[in-house]
Amino acid sequence: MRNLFVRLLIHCQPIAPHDLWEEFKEAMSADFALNFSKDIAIKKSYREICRLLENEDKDIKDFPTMPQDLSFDDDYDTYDPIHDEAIGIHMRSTANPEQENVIDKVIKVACDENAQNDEGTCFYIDGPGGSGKTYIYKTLWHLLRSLGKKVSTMAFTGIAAILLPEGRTNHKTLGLPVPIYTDSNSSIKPNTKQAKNLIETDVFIWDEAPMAPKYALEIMDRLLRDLTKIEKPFGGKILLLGGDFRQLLPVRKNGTRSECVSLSIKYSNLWGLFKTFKLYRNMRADANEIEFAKYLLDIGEGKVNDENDNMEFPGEFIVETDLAQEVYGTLIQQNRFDEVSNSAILSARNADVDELNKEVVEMLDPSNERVYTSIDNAIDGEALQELITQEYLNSLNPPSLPPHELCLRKNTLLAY
Ligand SMILES: Nc1ncnc2c1ncn2[C@@H]1O[C@H](COP(=O)(O)OP(=O)(O)OP(=O)(O)O)[C@@H](O)[C@H]1O
Repeated sequence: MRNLFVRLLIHCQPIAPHDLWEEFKEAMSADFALNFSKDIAIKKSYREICRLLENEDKDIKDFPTMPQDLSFDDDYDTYDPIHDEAIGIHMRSTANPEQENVIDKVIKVACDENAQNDEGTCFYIDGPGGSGKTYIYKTLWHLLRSLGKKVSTMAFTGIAAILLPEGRTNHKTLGLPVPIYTDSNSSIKPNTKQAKNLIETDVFIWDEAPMAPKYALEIMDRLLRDLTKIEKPFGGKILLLGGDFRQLLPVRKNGTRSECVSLSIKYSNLWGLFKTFKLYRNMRADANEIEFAKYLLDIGEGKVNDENDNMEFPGEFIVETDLAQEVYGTLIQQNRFDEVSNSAILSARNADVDELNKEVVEMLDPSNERVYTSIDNAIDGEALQELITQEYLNSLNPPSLPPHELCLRKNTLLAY
């Protein structure tokens, strides 16, 4: 909802955005309200909206009727150490032994400078999908904050960053340029608010690190050394990277396989500083899915490929009939709507997602169908309106926005 509100602010010029905020601020804070009091949840939600605006080079000051009270800013760092401690301790108590080991090591190093000499300050969690990396980041985030440490969580893509508590992109946190080259530098200047934040941060947590080109890591090292004036790796800050090299590596347009591989953080001179922790258990898999989890891991490690790099799926993985029918048909026919959200179809292409969504909605009762259409027009002058036709705008399907024509029937599941 906050994303939608920000889109409305930026693109729809609402006459009274403050009224919208007042009316929907509780709904927009519902996620924070799970962990914080109503007042703090609303303030955090407001701060988050300011951050989303900043990500798009806008400022809340561009919307003068919205509350401009600076105490909202001061409250950004409002945290409740007792609450953090309770969550952190609970999560730590249910961590598996490998997770416990990482959590304890990072806490020890963050709280004891002598331990930094023994253990170093750079760590990498190597774990396949579902092995509980994010669980570790969240536990550490709560525990470290309860100990008065400042933690910054980040990831190379926005989608990965939103899974982390107060996660931001590496670009935002470190002022990385786009694209990044070997001689690129951060845009963060000394004596700015961003620089101060970095200097004050004790622990950086960086998820999906294998996706980032090694230059990002190198820029971070140079930046933190410059800002802290401490000639130690990353200015002496604790850095916890995590990810899975079996998943996405950095992408270089038209790059050869070896060019892409050599962009990996593993090929950075800094990689030798990182102490690796391995996670093995798939915490996402149910007891009856252990075999499947193992099979997925074997695929990731290339063990299932034949000599030509092809692989054959076991027959039980293949749906020969209609996929949407296979997954949702029986549930919908038997009116088991509360079970529908337990299943999902993943697809690599948005166009296929739209097709599949359409097909599933068409299985539902058509008698109460509603179609919602967007109203699109170019805002910058008449000349532009002629060039950019409404039909063209209607055909665009940008991420984070519903399609131009949204068709809903009763019991349609919506995820935003
Ligand atoms: N120790 C634990 N106790 C209870 N649940 C856990 C534990 N560790 C992980 N989980 C749960 O297992 C699931 C997968 O964990 P998590 O998302 O942390 O894995 P991940 O390694 O970050 O996965 P991915 O690489 O796909 O992002 C989550 O639902 C998480 O809450």
